[in-house]
Amino acid sequence: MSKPLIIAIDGPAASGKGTLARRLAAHYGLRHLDTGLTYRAVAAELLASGEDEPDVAAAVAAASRLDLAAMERDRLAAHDIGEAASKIAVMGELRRALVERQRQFAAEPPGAVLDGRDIGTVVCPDAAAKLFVTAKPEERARRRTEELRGRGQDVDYEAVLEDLKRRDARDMQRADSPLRPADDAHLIDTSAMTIEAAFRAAVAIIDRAVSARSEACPS
Ligand SMILES: Nc1ncnc2c1ncn2[C@@H]1O[C@H](COP(=O)(O)OP(=O)(O)OP(=O)(O)O)[C@@H](O)[C@H]1O
Ligand SMILES: Nc1ccn([C@@H]2O[C@H](COP(=O)(O)O)[C@@H](O)[C@H]2O)c(=O)n1
Repeated sequence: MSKPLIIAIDGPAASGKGTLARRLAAHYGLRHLDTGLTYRAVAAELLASGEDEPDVAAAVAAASRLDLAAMERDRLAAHDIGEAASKIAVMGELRRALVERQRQFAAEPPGAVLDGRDIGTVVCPDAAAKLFVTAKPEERARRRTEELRGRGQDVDYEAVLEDLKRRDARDMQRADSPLRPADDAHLIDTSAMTIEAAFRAAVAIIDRAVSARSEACPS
């Protein structure tokens, strides 16, 4: 049986990694996991419990109950859930519980595309191809504002920009699994790229990485 094909995609908030990951999964016939939703689902459960201070034990328990197939992207997209997710994402014990679930998902044949903050560095360091997707904060905020307004949310561009910057700083500065490109990741800056152009650039990188890998280790 051939080894599962794993594609790792990381990047800051609203850089377009999820959009790219979904298209790549469809293109290569792989499953897709938005790992941000795993943090959001845990955060949503803690918010619903009404506790003021997030509790590590409660977060780990919520992670162990998590049904990856039942995470609702639309419900979890809410702004306050994203903010709460980035606060609990500093908890090392919670990260270990979620990383375990994410690795199990990735290991199932035929493989998967995972997107998040630490996929290439921590979750799947042996992925066949690693992308680090980024874009200027102003462009990311413009896209996110448009997206949230399209979902009927009344949001202000400046507030969205400030939130993105704050969340990026928290994700880059945390001690455990900070957001950073893996040493062997390929950078894609989508600031001036359409979704289609970003997809084509990613496919070219992945096809090269996969064929270099199969030449190095023929099955
Ligand atoms: N290259 C692009 N050009 C224009 N818009 C884009 C591009 N890529 C993604 N978008 C749009 O930007 C928004 C954010 O994209 P997406 O949700 O894929 O980002 P993300 O990095 O997965 O965000 P998050 O980390 O918050 O989940 C979406 O509305 C998406 O349609
Ligand atoms: N691999 C990951 C994925 C996400 N996070 C944290 O969750 C927050 C929400 O993620 P989105 O991708 O849905 O925006 C994010 O700000 C991170 O703090 C993570 O730590 N690791």
